[in-house]
Amino acid sequence: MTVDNLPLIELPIIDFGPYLDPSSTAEQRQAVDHAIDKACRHLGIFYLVNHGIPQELCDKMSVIARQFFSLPFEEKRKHKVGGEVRGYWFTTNAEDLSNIPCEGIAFHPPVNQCSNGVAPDIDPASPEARLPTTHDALGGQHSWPNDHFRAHAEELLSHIVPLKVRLLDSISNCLGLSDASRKLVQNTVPHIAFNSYSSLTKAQMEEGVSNLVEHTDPGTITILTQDVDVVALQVKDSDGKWCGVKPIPGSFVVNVGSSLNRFTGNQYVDTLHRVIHCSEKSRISMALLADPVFDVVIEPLPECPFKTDLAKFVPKTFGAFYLDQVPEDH
Ligand SMILES: O=C(O)CCC(=O)C(=O)O
Ligand SMILES: [Fe+2]
Repeated sequence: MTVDNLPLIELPIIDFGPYLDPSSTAEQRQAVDHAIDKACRHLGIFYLVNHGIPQELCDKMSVIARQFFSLPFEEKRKHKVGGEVRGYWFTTNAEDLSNIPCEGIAFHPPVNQCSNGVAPDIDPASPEARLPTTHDALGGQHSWPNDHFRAHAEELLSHIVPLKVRLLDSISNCLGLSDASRKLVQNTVPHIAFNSYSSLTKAQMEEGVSNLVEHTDPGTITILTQDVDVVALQVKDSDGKWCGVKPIPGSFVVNVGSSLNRFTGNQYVDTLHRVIHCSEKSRISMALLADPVFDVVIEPLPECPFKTDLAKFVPKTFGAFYLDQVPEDH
């Protein structure tokens, strides 16, 4: 299917205003929680408006990210940091380095991502050595393109992280979670990722190539902002048909990741999505991914009875789960 005749999906547009307005009532806030819960159970994805993140900050960050991605490949590659899941990356099948279908730069906070905050003793030859656990390899060093980029990304993070906390609180309210379960769901490391997509050629489109192949996000929730002038993100509707997610100016797209799907015993849908971009102008998206810490065991919470066969939920730490989902050559 070409993007020209791609159907568009109608997703719920959830107004988060009552959470920002001190005069809102408990009922108004509960209505927001319920709308989020309903969307998470249906397709696991919704638009969030009135979220309180300054639009100028998102716009500025998008301009700064675009400047970075327009640098020569060799310059960008300087920001590749050791492993595969942080720093600069690009699609490994890119043959023409002047036209990479998808590239990105990602930052994990400079903290250890295990509950005790102490770097585990990892054998460099073990699979776990791929996890970004040691702080000298994390976003605080070497991978920031420049101070300007860093200052804006950190400012954006300082706004989005509280939003993530509020969203996970709303979800926890609806699921009726105990304090212990809430803590587990909230115990996430915010990871900010900037993605850039260039247009696929007609031949690539016909071959069914995607800029970003279909996947679910491994974490709890993802909060995404995308360029407004092009439809490139796609999700499946309830009939399993790929549909475009039309950008709504000023909105975020929020989707459920596989950890939250598991925590909820499959009650919340981890949204399968992909990106197909075919427009002259490169597309930028920015995502805040809320990943559990690596040693948390991802399994259904006591409050969330199984809604599926048990086999799908072999308990695993998030670290093991993450490594299963992220290909070695990502
Ligand atoms: O660029 C997009 O619209 C989606 C990005 C995405 O799926 C991701 O970063 O995991
Ligand atoms: Fe994704």
